[in-house]
Amino acid sequence: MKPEKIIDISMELSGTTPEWPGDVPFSYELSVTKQESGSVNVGKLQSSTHIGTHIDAPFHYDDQGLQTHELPLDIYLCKAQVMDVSGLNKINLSDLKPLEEGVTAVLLKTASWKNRTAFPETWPVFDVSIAQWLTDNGVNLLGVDVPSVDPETSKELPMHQAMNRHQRFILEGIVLDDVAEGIFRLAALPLKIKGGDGSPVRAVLYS
Ligand SMILES: N[C@@H](CC(=O)c1ccccc1NC=O)C(=O)O
Ligand SMILES: [Zn+2]
Ligand SMILES: [Zn+2]
Repeated sequence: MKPEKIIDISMELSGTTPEWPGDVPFSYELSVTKQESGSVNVGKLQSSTHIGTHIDAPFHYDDQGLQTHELPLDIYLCKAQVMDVSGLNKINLSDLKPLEEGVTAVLLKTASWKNRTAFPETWPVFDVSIAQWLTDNGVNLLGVDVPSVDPETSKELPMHQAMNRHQRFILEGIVLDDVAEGIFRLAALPLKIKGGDGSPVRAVLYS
């Protein structure tokens, strides 16, 4: 069946995509050109797994956690609800919207990362009680439009750890600037990286 409409909520990956400070930037170049090989261009990638629009495997914050190749795919192919929580420094439980039937991913639109060519100096804090709420409501996946569900300088990673305790999954760096609140199908499948701690994804909303 052909989707009626597809909304791309992914960041573009290039040498100017801002990496986490100190982390390995994204790079793509041809290792062989068509000129050289006589037949094909062949590309070569190097990147942090936590670049642009990406998922965290629990192994990112838990040595015993699931690795990228082990992630259940139904988590990332599901019914999603976009909630507008823009204009807040902290997102509390009371800022969330009533959940619609059958939703298993909540995508929070903070609209705080305007310039995607630079790593943001700051972004809103997500209260850890959200992890419990997701669990109580049968929501498996939390998506955010910022680089991380915890602040840049956090070492304890309270929100990542709360999500892990509740066996909830994390999608980061989505682009929701042009998306209104509503219900969509979501596809954001990770690459099957053996032993991985995460993966960039092509995230789309469709109906
Ligand atoms: N938690 C962030 C990434 C992160 O914290 C990070 C990424 C690369 C290098 C260092 C990092 N954090 C820590 O000191 C994320 O999930 O994308
Ligand atoms: Zn990440
Ligand atoms: Zn993360």
